[in-house]
Amino acid sequence: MSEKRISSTRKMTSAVAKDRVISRFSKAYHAEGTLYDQSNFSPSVTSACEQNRTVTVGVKLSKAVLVGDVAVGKTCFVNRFCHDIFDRDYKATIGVDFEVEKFSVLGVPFNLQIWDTAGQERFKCIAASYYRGANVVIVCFDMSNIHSLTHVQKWKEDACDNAKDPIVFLVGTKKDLINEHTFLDVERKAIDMATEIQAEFWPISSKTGENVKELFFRLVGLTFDKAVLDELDANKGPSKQIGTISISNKDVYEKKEKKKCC
Ligand SMILES: Nc1nc2c(ncn2[C@@H]2O[C@H](COP(=O)(O)OP(=O)(O)OP(=O)(O)O)[C@@H](O)[C@H]2O)c(=O)[nH]1
Repeated sequence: MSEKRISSTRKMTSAVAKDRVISRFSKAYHAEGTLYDQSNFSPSVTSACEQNRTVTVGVKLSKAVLVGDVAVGKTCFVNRFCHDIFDRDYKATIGVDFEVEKFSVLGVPFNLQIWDTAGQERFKCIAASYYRGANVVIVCFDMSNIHSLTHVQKWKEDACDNAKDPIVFLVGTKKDLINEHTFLDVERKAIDMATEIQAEFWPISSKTGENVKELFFRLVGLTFDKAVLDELDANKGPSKQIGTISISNKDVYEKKEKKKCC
């Protein structure tokens, strides 16, 4: 087993890529396997963003944390979405790995921090220190190893302890490795588990890319919607500026390189 490199040479580009523009998001994968019944932006959010387009708009930021057993496929999931690559060789994450993806959501700049934590027990303390303030918790299990599903409750509890009322996803990885019959069985168990831990279930394959983009777009849509609603509520009116960092409609948010800590 080799270990993932501690730093990456990947640079963030300043412009938002065309395929990172979100004006609507998909519904949940399965109506039973979710507690978020929303399938589009709230009208008040759409209208607030519409108004903001002509005035000063700030960058919004959300933090997503991935947790789950060792080798369930967390890094491959992030790499498929962020770089559209898949690596067959296992390289253990050391501590935590970090990505920033830039979006334009309803015309508002939005950055998603993605914290990919190590599943190995020896890194648990380090990884856990990065759970703080998470807006989204993504608990992963391996659909070709049902044993990993039995640990998701503990992962969710640990991650949510220090998070901020997060949106929780339960992600079943490696869908390409199981046949249809096994999939239906695992799907049923995962939906029950999602109900129990109050999460939204998605089956994915990082190898084929199945559901990866749809899931991330929904995640961004839901967390953006929630953040703007919270902000509108705090500002008590839709006429206030949207954004946690005030800048003059300029994409000057600090670019971050992928980092690893150990
Ligand atoms: N066939 C298949 N293999 C996968 C998939 N996702 C991950 N893998 C493989 O599973 C192994 C572990 O993947 P990682 O993404 O490194 O797992 P991880 O959860 O990040 O592991 P830790 O960093 O140790 O916690 C690698 O050999 C991957 O190639 C998938 O969707 N399909």
